[in-house]
Amino acid sequence: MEGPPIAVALDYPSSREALALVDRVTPEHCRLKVGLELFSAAGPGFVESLVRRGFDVFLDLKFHDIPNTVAAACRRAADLGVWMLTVHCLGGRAMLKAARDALGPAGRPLLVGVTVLTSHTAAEIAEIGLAGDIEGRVAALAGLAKECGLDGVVCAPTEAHTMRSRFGAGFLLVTPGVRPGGSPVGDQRRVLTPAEAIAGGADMLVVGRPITSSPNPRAALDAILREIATAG
Ligand SMILES: O=c1ccn([C@@H]2O[C@H](COP(=O)(O)O)[C@@H](O)[C@H]2O)c(=O)[nH]1
Repeated sequence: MEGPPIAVALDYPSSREALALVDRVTPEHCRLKVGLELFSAAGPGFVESLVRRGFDVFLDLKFHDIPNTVAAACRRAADLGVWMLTVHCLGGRAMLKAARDALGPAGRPLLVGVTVLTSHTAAEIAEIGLAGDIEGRVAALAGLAKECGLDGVVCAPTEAHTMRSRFGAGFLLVTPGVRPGGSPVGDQRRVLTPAEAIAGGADMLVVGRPITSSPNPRAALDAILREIATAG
């Protein structure tokens, strides 16, 4: 994938706090991910303002609803000019196909499917009725996403190597659950370091708190970029 291999998760309560970081980075350094918190606080206008600044914006709202609703939401997200967006694979085949059809052939925005959240453990997925081991579930959902024409999936870095072997080059692997050595894991459960994630075959690392909670977010981002420059 061309361009910087990190999307910084702008998980902030307001545009003001997000902009304090955005003002210190450039589109050559990183992509920017807008998720549920910032989108709920700052809205589509803020997303458009990031696009106008030249950033590739990854809109991570994990759409999961009936096919007609998800298709319409994908169209509205595309209208914002975002670079990538997420739907949840658990929405099923009809919903995934509707999302693909709404956006047209693979291209822009890239459409990726969330498989099993990186915060989940085997016990948790069993509790919500997903049978089998996590890697098996991720592989099954990624296979469904591929059949439905999605550009790739979100999975944990711990699964990247297996997904890359199974689905080959060209199927995007986007991995949150990335923690530089010594960083608190927080609520993430299936984690690897940035270098390990890239070596495993991840195309795009999503990194939030290790950067946003740092006293010097720009230095934290630069350190991760240096780490992955030597991996692969
Ligand atoms: O399975 C998933 C899907 C999405 N995310 C999102 O990525 C970031 C990770 O932030 P950290 O602070 O680095 O943990 C966050 O915005 C999540 O909503 C994920 O973690 N896992």
